Amino acid sequence: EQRKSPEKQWSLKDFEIGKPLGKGKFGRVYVARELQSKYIVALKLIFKEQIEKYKIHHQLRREMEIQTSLRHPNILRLYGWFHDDERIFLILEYAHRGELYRLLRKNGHLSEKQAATYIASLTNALAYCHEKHVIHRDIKPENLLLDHEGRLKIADFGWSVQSRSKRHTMCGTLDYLAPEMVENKAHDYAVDNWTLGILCYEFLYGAPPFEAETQSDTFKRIMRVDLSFPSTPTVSEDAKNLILRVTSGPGLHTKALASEDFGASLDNQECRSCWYMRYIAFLSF
Ligand SMILES: CC(=O)NC[C@@H]1CCN(c2c(Cl)cnc3[nH]c(-c4cn(C)nc4C)nc23)C1
Repeated sequence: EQRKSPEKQWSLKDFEIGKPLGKGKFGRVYVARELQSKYIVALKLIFKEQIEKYKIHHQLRREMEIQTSLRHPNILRLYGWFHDDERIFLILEYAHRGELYRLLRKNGHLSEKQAATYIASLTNALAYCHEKHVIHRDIKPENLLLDHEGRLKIADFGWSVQSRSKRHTMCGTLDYLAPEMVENKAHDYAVDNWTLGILCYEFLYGAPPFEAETQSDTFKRIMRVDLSFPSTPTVSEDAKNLILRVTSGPGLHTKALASEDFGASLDNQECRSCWYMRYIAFLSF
């Protein structure tokens, strides 16, 4: 795309707004075309009154700083932003094939090859985030989009906008949270690793492993890591192994890993976690 000089002041008149893509508590997302370059983007609007009401200035600023600074093929780009009297506009990369969630619901579950491809992309993106000391903490299928080539894009760093494809189970779900998150303990990079295991399970079986009627049952199942594999669809031992290794308690895992060869040379948590992620990526092929 045409590279805008960073001091370019964008405004609504630079864009032609298309159909709405999603809406949520804080605002809406539209397809838009930048008039000069004809470049298609996703324009996310957040109402200033909502920011006041929910007191989320700092979170919004942090999310924008993070997403602007991250450059990775599997992370949705935030190209820039602008505001008018009542709204803030985020100029985001447009993912042409929409939400991975819809593909998953349409097909029921993914093939191992497809699941491995997405898990490897996710792992590389998260390892990149961890190297930049960013923990996403909110990886779930509705935050995963697909570009025109079907390549996975992690969207929405902490800024949930419900898309038009209404999801009934996901909003506020515990399903993807690691034990220390559901216990609201201090957590580190390992929580994103845990989520990879949950997503791998969901890609292969079509539903997350700890799904339950009530949130408190899900909470209990997560804390007990009460994970079992249905007999169908048929899933390889390697894939089950990967899921078990990644969800057998993050802390425990990182220690177990540290005893292995490439753990020994690493001294701090971030590095070990990055290697761990690449290790997962290697395993998931
Ligand atoms: C993570 C997140 O915020 N997801 C929901 C928001 C609504 C659409 N958002 C998009 C964002 Cl932020 C970027 N690209 C998108 N592409 C789509 C989309 C494309 N199709 C064919 N259908 C859809 C839907 N949506 C987006 C984000």
